[in-house]
Amino acid sequence: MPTKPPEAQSTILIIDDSVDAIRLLSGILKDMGQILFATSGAAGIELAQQRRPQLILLDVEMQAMDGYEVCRRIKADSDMRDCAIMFVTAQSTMDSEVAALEAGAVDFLSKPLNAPVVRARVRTHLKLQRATAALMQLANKDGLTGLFNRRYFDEQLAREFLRHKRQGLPLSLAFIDIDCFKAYNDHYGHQSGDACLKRVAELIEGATQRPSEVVARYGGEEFVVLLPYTDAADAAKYGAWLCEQIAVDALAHARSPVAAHITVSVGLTSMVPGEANSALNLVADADRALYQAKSAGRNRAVTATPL
Ligand SMILES: Nc1nc2c(ncn2[C@@H]2O[C@H](COP(=O)(O)OP(=O)(O)OP(=O)(O)O)[C@@H](O)[C@H]2O)c(=O)[nH]1
Repeated sequence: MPTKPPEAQSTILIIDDSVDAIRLLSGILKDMGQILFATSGAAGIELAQQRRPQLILLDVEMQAMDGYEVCRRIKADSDMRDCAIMFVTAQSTMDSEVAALEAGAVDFLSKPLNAPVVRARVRTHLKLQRATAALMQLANKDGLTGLFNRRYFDEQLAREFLRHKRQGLPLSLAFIDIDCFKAYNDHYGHQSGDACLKRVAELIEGATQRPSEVVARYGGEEFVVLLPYTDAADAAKYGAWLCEQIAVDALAHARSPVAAHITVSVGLTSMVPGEANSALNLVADADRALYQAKSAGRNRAVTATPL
């Protein structure tokens, strides 16, 4: 079966209050991706939130909410701001072009539309979008384990904290640290230490099933898992399950005073984000619980108790 060209795997959203204009643009772009459309700014924003298109073609002159406002709202939303927006308008003055670019658009198409020009520009922006997404992917990953890195985790933590605060729902965090890893490195060598980190990363990912959960390498032999919409009881179950999964893998650790194999300690915390707490509290509490798990003998999960 012939594979689709990369641009055909993209999603393009057309927002225009004229059905004829949508029909015309859809016809021009029909083989360039999955085409979605909305006939108002509000409906377009909702669809963009749900489907996260790579590119939005946005009419400037619409009733109720004009294209500039739609563009500003999309660019102000951290979940949608990465999508590229091209304005489509009958105005072709320098001022309107500047206003479009200042609102956050990447390009500007003037009516009447010239099909080959529209296709060429859409192709260019889809290509740029793919390149940017690939770079972002690299910038967010840890080179050794392939897990997300600390930078990405910090961003997600801030985002989820705000989301859970708005919704008044519990967010949990697990800090995971390999026990006596210095002794492992000293005994087996640094390369085996690296292989061990990769294996533990795989096991944590394998034990972390929900797509919204974020598994990251926090640094050194420390990992972190963000558990959205999870209360303290479920977080504690997850922590115990994780310790078990690592222990049953039984990767030999001849110098561990805890067991004959690799084990981990897990610190957990859970809170409903509000005015009185912050994402930093969540991290500090999980870290404190991890310290308690280490002090209590390692190879266990401990949930932070309120100070
Ligand atoms: N091989 C390898 N080792 C690393 C890496 N990053 C950190 N380490 C090692 O991880 C070890 C961490 O040691 P410690 O912080 O003393 O912790 P520990 O020996 O696990 O002791 P506890 O956490 O108290 O159980 C150090 O020896 C670091 O050199 C890495 O990327 N690869």
